[in-house]
Amino acid sequence: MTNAPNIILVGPMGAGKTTIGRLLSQSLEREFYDSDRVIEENAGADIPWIFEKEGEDGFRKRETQALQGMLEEHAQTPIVLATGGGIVMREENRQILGEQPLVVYLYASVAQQLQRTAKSNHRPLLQTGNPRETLQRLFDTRDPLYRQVASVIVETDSRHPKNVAKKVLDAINKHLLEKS
Ligand SMILES: Nc1ncnc2c1ncn2[C@@H]1O[C@H](COP(=O)(O)OP(=O)(O)OP(=O)(O)O)[C@@H](O)[C@H]1O
Ligand SMILES: O=C(O)C1=C[C@@H](O)[C@@H](O)[C@H](O)C1
Ligand SMILES: [Mg+2]
Repeated sequence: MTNAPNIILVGPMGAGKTTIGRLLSQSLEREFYDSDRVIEENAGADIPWIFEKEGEDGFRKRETQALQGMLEEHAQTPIVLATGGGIVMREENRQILGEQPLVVYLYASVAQQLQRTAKSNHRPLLQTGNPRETLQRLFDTRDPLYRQVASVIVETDSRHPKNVAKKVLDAINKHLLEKS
């Protein structure tokens, strides 16, 4: 597992990509990156500000740059990378992700996404009158795209983060064994 390739987590807001990514990086002793944080660091501004000033399109351009930059920078040493929920929206990103050997789709139902995102107001796309409807609409569009780029799918509903991280490691091991 130490020599396994980059582990890239995709999935909707509230799937736990950031939370599980951190746990995986600790247990594998690898560096952890989160594309949302890298975008904020590169921009010197937070995500709500970027959405307000540059729109979603401006944010998506930054997301592609961050993804490419991180993969180039860490081409020699495998990392754990949590992505933003909308990374699969751009064809260019799907192509980049499709070329990566280990992309994990953290699946969460809309009900669970809603519960997990309710406490934060840092997700501009959910600052609407009806976040449940928004999450459902995003899910309908994005679920097939996550599946398209993923090599492994792990269900996260009603599971403690530590339990999800263990399931991810088991699923990755199984996938790598099947491929070898
Ligand atoms: N398996 C889990 N069980 C319970 N709570 C969880 C679980 N996974 C994540 N959470 C909680 O849900 C919230 C959202 O998790 P997190 O930020 O990791 O999601 P994310 O997939 O990175 O979302 P985003 O796409 O918006 O970055 C956090 O408060 C986190 O503690
Ligand atoms: O699902 C999305 O489109 C987003 C998810 C977050 O991770 C951030 O990348 C941003 O809030 C947009
Ligand atoms: Mg996150």
